Amino acid sequence: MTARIIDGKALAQQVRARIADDVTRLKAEHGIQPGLAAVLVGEDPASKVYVGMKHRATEEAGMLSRQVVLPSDTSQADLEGLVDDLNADEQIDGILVQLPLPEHLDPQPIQELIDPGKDVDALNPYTAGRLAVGDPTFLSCTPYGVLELLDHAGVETAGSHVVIVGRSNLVGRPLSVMLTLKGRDATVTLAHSRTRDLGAVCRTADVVVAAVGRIGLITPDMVRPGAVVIDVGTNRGEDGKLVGDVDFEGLREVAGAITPVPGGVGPMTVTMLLQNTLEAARARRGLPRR
Ligand SMILES: Nc1nc(=O)c2c([nH]1)NC[C@@H]1CN(c3ccc(C(=O)N[C@@H](CCC(=O)O)C(=O)O)cc3)C=[N+]21
Repeated sequence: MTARIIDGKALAQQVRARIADDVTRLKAEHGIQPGLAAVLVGEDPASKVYVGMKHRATEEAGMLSRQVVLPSDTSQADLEGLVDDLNADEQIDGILVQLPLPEHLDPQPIQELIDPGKDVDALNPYTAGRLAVGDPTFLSCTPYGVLELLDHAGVETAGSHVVIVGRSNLVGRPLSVMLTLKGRDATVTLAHSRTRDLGAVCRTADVVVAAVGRIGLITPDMVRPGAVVIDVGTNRGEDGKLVGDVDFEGLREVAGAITPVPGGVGPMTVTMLLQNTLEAARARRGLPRR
């Protein structure tokens, strides 16, 4: 078996072109330009790259992009003050505080402070709760991108068994909820570092999603031949290259379809951030979300 490669870069281009069209129409018909504020605290090089990519993509979609870069010794009160200002700023529809924050800052109160109407990163507990009760506002960008990739690849999740490895608030946990909603109808196993015999659990899956952040976590013996493998990992190898959580070369011979890293989930994460910002701009003005 040679796996079909699910091309996230191509899908991202397609979806971003549609978003740019929607933005053009929103401007022409309603005089609205959606605006995204991305907040970066400190000098983490990977975070700088990500925020830079988000900035470029936002501008390319015709949206307003505001980048706020704060020194690494910024206080909790100053960061919360900035979020207050962005909440009140009429030009800003979406607010994203890039993670991880420096050690001395607590992300939880900051995420709770973000206006739920502008919570395009979907990390406010209100937003997470709305998803959990089956009435989502914003979907977290990475899991939202995974859903789009599965749809694009023609993977039917209804009735199938999806094993998600990794229980983070950013990816694993919200994805597990999304896949069990009506309409998705998957049976989900949320595996994590304390899961006994991860290989045996993964082998029961129709779809394996790896979202841990460990190189080589998913090996060919852990995947049933023909299963779909989604690699959410973004790790830096010793050579500085971006690598996922999945043994891609090994799994190519086993999986039915697989996402590469780079060029898989990553480009869709940024794309769904744009989608959420567009939805926020519409919803904040009482327009139907799409
Ligand atoms: N508040 C917050 N929200 C996030 O959504 C968030 C975050 N913090 N912190 C870090 C993670 C990571 N993340 C990625 C986004 C795009 C790519 C991406 O586009 N990757 C490209 C290549 C990038 C490269 O070459 O370095 C690809 O996979 O093809 C990857 C990873 C968002 N995150």
